Amino acid sequence: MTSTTSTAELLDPTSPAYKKARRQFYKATKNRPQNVEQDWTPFRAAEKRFKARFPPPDLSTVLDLAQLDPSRQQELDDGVWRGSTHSSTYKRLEGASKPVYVIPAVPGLVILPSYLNDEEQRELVRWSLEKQAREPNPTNLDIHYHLPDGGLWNAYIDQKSTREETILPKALDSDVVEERTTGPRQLVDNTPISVENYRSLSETPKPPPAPSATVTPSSPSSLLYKLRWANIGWYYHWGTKQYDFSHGKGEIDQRLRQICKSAVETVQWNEVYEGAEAVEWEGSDPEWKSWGETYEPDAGIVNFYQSKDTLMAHVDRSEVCKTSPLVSISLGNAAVFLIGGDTRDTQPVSILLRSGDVVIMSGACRRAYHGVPRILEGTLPGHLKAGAAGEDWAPFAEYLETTRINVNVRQVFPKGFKPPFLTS
Ligand SMILES: O=C(O)CCC(=O)C(=O)O
Ligand SMILES: [Fe+2]
Repeated sequence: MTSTTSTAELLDPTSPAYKKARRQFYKATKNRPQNVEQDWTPFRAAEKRFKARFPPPDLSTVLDLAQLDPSRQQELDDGVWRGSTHSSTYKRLEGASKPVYVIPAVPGLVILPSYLNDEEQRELVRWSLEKQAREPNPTNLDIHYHLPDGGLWNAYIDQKSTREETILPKALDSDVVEERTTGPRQLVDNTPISVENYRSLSETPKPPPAPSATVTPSSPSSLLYKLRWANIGWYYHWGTKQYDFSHGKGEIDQRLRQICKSAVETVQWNEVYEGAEAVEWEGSDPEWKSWGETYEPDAGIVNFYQSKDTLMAHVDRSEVCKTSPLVSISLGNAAVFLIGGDTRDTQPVSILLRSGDVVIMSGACRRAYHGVPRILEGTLPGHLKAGAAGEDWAPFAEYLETTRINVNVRQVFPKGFKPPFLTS
């Protein structure tokens, strides 16, 4: 799709853009073996359906809770893509001060639509780009490039009206290089961590990732669109999909901590869990009863998605706390989020996540398969567009036109826990 093709055209079977996508689809699939689809797990089949450029996916099975909120009407109208509120069974919790929903088919999953207001969304977008995608946080780019000291975003802004300085690949001055690009996150099968094995897992070798030999010198403005993730808190080693505790504990920003803690406190956990039998809680008192005091975020990823990026089905099982809340904040363009069960054989529920929505994965669904098969282009809400805030917002708005940001915050260790092998 070119940037001049609107989403509306793409969804209209009489438009030239639709006909072109159809021609391309027939050409690309003409030699595809018959019956491949029969081998797909229900999760894989759903991913394929939503990823497809043609036919454009039908979102009528995707739960779109924004439709229950009259104040989001404009956002829905502007964005064209729409889900529905009839597909999955959801329940609104009664006691909360803000709208909070659960989906009984996925025990432990909680959705807080529009949890962040317009200004808070802009604040977190700025925070992600200016303060998180830079040292000391590891990013997908600094494996391969000598990123500027002040971070990629700040270099981009500083050099916008001047000549951009070239950012050099690390492979130029390293002997150890690897054939890997800045593409999507790699799938690695990792051992689920637990209180019993975290110590031995923490001793497995975690060699630093090798810079790719194939990347070329680039400008800040082009690298920006190749940014995929930045890690916060405990250092995450992507090669083994385990935390590398030897790096020590990175601080979690106080404002982010406050947002996540207050989201967890907003939820009436008794309404979520009372009577639910999906989790076998250890000990006599279920853990959720004390999340108000014990929930403490200590790690996370800021994900940056461009319109054609996807995140394949995976389970986040590197955290020792395997039931405590994972708080996931959506910003920018909307996306289809899938979440199923223990294996890819469970039919996933599909949910349309829009800017400002918060999802909490807790209890049994904390280790459920989930993924993001589709970024919904053209869904940037008005309050994130240029002109919605002061002049300095314009470059953020421009970047966001094709971007979705997800701030994915986890708790690795119980509150106050200090790994015994850490000396500092
Ligand atoms: O982007 C999202 O909504 C989910 C991201 C995610 O699952 C992850 O970072 O592990
Ligand atoms: Fe995840």
